[in-house]
Amino acid sequence: MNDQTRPAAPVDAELFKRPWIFIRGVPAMKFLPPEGPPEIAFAGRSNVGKSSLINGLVRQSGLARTSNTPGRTQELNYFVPDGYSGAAGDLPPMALVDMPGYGYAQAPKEQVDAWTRLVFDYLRGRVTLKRVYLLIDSRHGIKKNDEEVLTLLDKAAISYQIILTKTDKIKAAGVPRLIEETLLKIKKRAAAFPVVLATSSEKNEGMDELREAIALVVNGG
Ligand SMILES: Nc1nc2c(ncn2[C@@H]2O[C@H](COP(=O)(O)OP(=O)(O)OP(=O)(O)O)[C@@H](O)[C@H]2O)c(=O)[nH]1
Ligand SMILES: [Mg+2]
Repeated sequence: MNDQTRPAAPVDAELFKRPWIFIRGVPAMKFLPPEGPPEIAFAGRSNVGKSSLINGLVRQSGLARTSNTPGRTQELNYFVPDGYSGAAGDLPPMALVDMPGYGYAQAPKEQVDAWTRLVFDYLRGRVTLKRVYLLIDSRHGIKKNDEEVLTLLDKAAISYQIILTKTDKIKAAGVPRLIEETLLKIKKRAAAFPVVLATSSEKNEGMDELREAIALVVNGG
């Protein structure tokens, strides 16, 4: 360890109380930062609530841009805790990666193809990607294009966990049943972490469980 090197902050739920910053938007694989800190990515259909969930996690409502209109996030957006120069020896302890959504048919085909390629290439090929959170809208459940992403992750042996979003939009009594149904659907999938998280960014629910789950993954648990 030289003078410029300091140990990274431990990754625990406290890390999410610190300010987080946007460091880079990646429109294509060649613009990815060098592989360094562990990355946790948020994937899912357009409008499922990926960017809102990241804001909820770090308690900063305007950090990741959100929108009512699907197709808001168009690059792989990197967020890290503030206070690290990014130089060797002073890297942040982890990064959160907000991804463009898939399955948005209204955008021009070329754009949709480019996003889809970027999402799939990143998921398949990123060595420092430690876990993918695959977001599923509580009202819609797992769709065909979600299944394709799950299959890709199983084949690439990338650990993933399902997060149900927008639970405030369904009856509270329906949530446990939806969790059970979702668990049944992923039971035979090799890379699926066998716990389904239920969240509402709107009502700030499920965030502590998610923070703890992320800390465990980053710490190698
Ligand atoms: N009711 C409710 N609405 C939510 C929740 N999370 C997100 N939304 C709304 O859903 C819409 C889409 O949210 P985003 O976070 O932009 O979704 P996204 O998955 O990042 O979308 P793209 O970047 O377009 O793929 C916005 O209008 C949000 O306010 C939630 O927990 N409850
Ligand atoms: Mg988004």
